[in-house]
Amino acid sequence: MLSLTNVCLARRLHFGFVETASRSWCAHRPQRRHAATAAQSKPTQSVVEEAANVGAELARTFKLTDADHKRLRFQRNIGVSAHIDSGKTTLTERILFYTGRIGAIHEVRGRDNVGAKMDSMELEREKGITIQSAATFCDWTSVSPVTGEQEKYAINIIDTPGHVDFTIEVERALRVLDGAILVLCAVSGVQSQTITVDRQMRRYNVPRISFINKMDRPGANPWRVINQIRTKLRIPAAAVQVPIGVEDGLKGVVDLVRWKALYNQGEKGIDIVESDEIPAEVLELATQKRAELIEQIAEVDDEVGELFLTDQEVSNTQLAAGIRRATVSLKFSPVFLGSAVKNTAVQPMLNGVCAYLPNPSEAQVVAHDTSLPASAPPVSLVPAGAAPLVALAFKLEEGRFGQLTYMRVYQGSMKKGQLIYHGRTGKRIKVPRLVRMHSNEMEDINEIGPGEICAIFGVECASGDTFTDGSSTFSMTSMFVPEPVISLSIKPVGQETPNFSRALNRFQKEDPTFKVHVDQESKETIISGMGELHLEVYVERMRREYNVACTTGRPRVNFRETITQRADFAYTHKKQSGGAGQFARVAGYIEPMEADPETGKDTDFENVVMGGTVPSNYIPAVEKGFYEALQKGTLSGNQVCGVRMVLKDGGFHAVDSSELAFRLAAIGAFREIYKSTRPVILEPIMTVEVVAPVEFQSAVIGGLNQRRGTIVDSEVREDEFTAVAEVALNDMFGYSSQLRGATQGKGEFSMEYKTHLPVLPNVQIEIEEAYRKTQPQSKK
Ligand SMILES: Nc1nc2c(ncn2[C@@H]2O[C@H](COP(=O)(O)OP(=O)(O)OP(=O)(O)O)[C@@H](O)[C@H]2O)c(=O)[nH]1
Repeated sequence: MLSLTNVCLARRLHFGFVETASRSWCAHRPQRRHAATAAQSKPTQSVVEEAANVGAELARTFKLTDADHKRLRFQRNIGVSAHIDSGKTTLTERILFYTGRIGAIHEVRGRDNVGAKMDSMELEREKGITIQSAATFCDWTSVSPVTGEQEKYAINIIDTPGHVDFTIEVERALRVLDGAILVLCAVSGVQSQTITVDRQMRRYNVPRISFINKMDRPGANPWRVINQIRTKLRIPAAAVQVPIGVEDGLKGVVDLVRWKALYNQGEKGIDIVESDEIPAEVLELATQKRAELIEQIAEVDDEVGELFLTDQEVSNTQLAAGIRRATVSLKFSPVFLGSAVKNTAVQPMLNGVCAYLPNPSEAQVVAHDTSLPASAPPVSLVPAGAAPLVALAFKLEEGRFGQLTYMRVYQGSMKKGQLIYHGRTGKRIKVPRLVRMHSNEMEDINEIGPGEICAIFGVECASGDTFTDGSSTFSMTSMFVPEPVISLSIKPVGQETPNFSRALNRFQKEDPTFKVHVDQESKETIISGMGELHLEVYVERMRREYNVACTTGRPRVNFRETITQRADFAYTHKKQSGGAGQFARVAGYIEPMEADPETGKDTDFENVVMGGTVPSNYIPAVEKGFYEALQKGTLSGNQVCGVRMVLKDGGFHAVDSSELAFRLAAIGAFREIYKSTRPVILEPIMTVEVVAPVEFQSAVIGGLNQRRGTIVDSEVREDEFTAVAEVALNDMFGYSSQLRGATQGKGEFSMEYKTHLPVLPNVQIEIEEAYRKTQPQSKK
């Protein structure tokens, strides 16, 4: 597991800007795509220096003005992430209500049938789950724990789905956020999906505060949850509040930093009443927990550490400043408590967002200069309003008024009517309409500055694309996109209409974890995604939004293939009889490759040809052939992963060589030596977490064992237990009805992709045989 203190300098985004002769940020041209080469990890000294110069010049030219500082200081971009059903949407609904964004609170699956504001999709409201992350903007006047003054903040909140099938939405949100609220249930504590979102937050270095929700539930135990945060998530954490009253009697919290008792009063707890008097029944606990908080901060913050070691009093303002420094530098997570549904202690948590989470200028954002070799280290961007515009399209949505593109501006400003450039294609676009999103409603604005999030209309792009003002070009990489694990065939009922492919195209553009292809053998359209629910939601959206009812085949697991050892190749592709000839020779090796922990990329092509034995204009064709060969492994016809091809040598013919010949040579070389790499078939392994009443424990464990699951963790609480197991996805079909039967409908489970592992040898033989039978030569 990554250490939180090991904060890598490179922050979440990688851009690049094209260097012009004078570095005047003025040449507009499409981005140069870096070839994926292994050389990326080995920059030369001069490349390192060049990148450093670019960064230094950018910082020198565009200094933050007082106006920049003022705006950034009171800006927060935060996400709300958690395990499914922890209360993220309920919490966000309160935040919107208290910040005056909505006039009334509607519950998720509430009796009024309105549904929560952030669950704007009809399906979300019906199912009571969040499918798409929604962005919303609100203002909040917070009391600073450092100065005691009131300060007005502008906050962008992204409510993200908890269900693992929609994990890409969480990735997308974290990539553009500066801080997050990690919501935990006071009874269930750290759950499997909490660990997943924690991993995602680490991947993008997002500081977080924790909110232990559901403090009103019987069995709520925040201290056990804090312990789990420390041990299971390995983040130094301590409460910054203690609860006043327990379970049903929860009345408010003691703010351990400002040393005040806080109570919610008025309708829906709208007013926060502060008192200097700490109730007698919690005074001892509060004193002890404040001491614990200071001790924890002293371990991760030098200034508080110094006071602590020299036995000096740590003042409230020193403590607040220490918590802020430790949180922003990812060394600590302050823990807030409350109950969203009972409208208790949500506002103090919101004050914590303003007090302890970073503003956009504190998040280090880096860029790759694409005019330098791909190995060049990234360069820090400057969040100055006057700097050249850099904006990232992080989410697309087909709205009532056409395509809506969510953007985060990192540098410079964007105005309505301004011309912006699409980094990848170089296309020029006029910003027709600029809006701030409030779930599915919007507010027109004329300009947005660095650190802000907005949405624009009428822009053709894919999610992850970069936009500039034309004075520089940028390229973004490395959003972690997991490979789909499950597929099913889909067919419209009756005649196929253009809406069928229109819908599939749009869904693919919006969601990189949703893929569509036509199976060459069966000619069926196959959709692939992250789970049954993920695909079910798209099938349902086809019907509702595109009026295309579909039938689907049985869900199938996405197997993959990989190699286990290196093999050398030397292959000649030759066709010289009749017509134009073809000649290409390639030599080198293929070897196993581990996935990049940041991007998930696990295939690579490296060119180390010396002396032009393969002319440079044919290298991209060899690379293309290699990636084409990976599409279909010869064992089972599934995608091959975890492979690097290194091209060392080759040969060409002045007349007969062509791109086609080199592409076919790469495919031929790969197929010829594939068997000597001892390839294996991999299957997706899932982490399955089951929560059920204790009396069903043995039935649940028995059921998981029956499915060849390995129990990796279990915990028994007062009346319920949690079991965590690793089970092959192929063995999980029909589990929900089995669990329902075994627990009288009282058990719940969540499942998320963990890894791909080799199938058992006998299963491999079966899959290989079945595949061989479908191949043309074996049919003869
Ligand atoms: N007892 C109690 N229940 C709560 C609290 N907050 C939320 N809930 C309930 O927990 C359930 C899930 O709440 P949601 O807000 O939909 O949770 P979520 O995390 O947004 O769910 P997904 O988006 O589907 O992951 C709902 O039935 C809520 O009413 C709380 O503070 N106390």
